[in-house]
Amino acid sequence: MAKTVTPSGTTSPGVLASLDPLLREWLPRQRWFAGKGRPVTGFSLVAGTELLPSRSRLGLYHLLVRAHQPDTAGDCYQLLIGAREALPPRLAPALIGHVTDGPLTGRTVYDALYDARPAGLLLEALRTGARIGVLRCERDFDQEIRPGLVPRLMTAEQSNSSVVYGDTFILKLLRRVVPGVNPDLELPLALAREGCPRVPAPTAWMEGDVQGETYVLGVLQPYLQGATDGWELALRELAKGEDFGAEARDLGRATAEVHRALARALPTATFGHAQIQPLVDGMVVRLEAAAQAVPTLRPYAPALRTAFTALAALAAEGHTWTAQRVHGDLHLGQCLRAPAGEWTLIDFEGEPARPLAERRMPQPAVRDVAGMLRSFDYAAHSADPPLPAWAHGCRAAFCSGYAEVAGVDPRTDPVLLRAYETDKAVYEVVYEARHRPDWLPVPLSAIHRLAAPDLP
Ligand SMILES: Nc1ncnc2c1ncn2[C@@H]1O[C@H](COP(=O)(O)OP(=O)(O)O)[C@@H](O)[C@H]1O
Ligand SMILES: O=P(O)(O)O[C@H]1O[C@H](CO)[C@@H](O[C@H]2O[C@H](CO)[C@@H](O)[C@H](O)[C@H]2O)[C@H](O)[C@H]1O
Repeated sequence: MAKTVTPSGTTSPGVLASLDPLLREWLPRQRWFAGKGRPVTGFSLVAGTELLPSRSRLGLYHLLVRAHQPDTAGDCYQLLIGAREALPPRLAPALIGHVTDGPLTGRTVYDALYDARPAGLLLEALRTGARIGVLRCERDFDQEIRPGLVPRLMTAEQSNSSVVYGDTFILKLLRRVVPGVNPDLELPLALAREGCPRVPAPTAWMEGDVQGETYVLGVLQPYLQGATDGWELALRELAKGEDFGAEARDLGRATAEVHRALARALPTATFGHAQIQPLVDGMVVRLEAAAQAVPTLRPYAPALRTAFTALAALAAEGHTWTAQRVHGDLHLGQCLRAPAGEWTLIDFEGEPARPLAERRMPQPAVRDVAGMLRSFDYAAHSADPPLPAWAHGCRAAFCSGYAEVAGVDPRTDPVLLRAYETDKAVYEVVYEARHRPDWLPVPLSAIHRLAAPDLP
């Protein structure tokens, strides 16, 4: 089914002008669109590549498009646009609209990731290491990619878009893209070089070279068939009233294995007062912004701030910490458990809203531990009634497992742990207020506890 990709060339800005009114409606409705709440006032073409000519039955464009919005520079999005005379019913969910102006007049355009042929062409480009327009595909030739694997777009709630090929590979196409080294490719490649089996090794990847800058656009990796994510698994065990201690302990071990491999593979640093103070300043600024945005947080702010100032005080006394590359956004949903029981960590993008340079900085590894501890708390507090003892058991088991491999128990540094947990809980309050207001009580219950750490 997949055909060899033939380079067609650069797409003219006229194509984007044709799409403009339709994209203004469609783009803000996409789950992965990061600029919700502000109107899109226009687009500019960062790069465009015609993958199949518009004159053919199926026209296909790869576009990097900057969406202009008031008060921002505007984010750049990766789009794969198909153009047909009419859409078959199976592609109805992919519809963008009917073009009435410009070079695509009369055509129906749609998100081509839903379509087997364009998705197949992407795999073929990755398999053959194709270069088409600004697009450059690279691959690990030690891993075999069979041609013609059947694609299916994943329907899970996610920040990007993923296509599974024949239950063998999964391609994550990054949607909001920025130039520079992307940790979602950088860290799995570094871990693969270290021989760390806890992270799927990238099989192939697609980059865009645009005006002297490189954008990571997609990463293909082995698909872990039959794996269940940690969040689903935790909720399932909770519903059955079952203990999750053994799984949490294994997860702690897996996390420490990944941390150890990252510390071997990439530079580490020692953090003293000079590095901790700006980190603490960032936490304080985020707390203040969160208290502005979510009024229920305000009464807790002074007590929460003590978690941060205590860390700064420890640093001022001369305490130092080891910093290294970390996952940066670790929670149960980023952990997949294979049917045989072993855990794998995915999605090393970090918090997408933070600048790339910040996401790539070495940090104390406890940051990831704090993310996981928050996640156990989330699971326990989304049960009805909440089961804090269940979370307590998981948190302890995770830390014990972590200590077995890392040689250091995160609980022996309670000031650092509390600061990172508080920072994460504050982030979650804002996240839930914006995305899932019904969930706000979950991080708020943690805020209540973190603001009064000495209460039982
Ligand atoms: N290697 C893999 N094997 C099986 N499923 C995967 C794999 N990688 C990701 N997934 C599934 O795809 C979902 C989205 O992947 P993720 O990397 O978290 O994307 P996003 O950054 O868009 O959230 C995950 O929650 C998981 O269910
Ligand atoms: O999925 P993303 O990596 O984009 O992360 C965002 O969404 C998460 C929810 O889907 C959110 O995670 C929070 O809720 C989880 C349960 O749904 C819980 O396991 C996490 O611990 C909690 O932080 C995450 O914060 C947000 O960045």
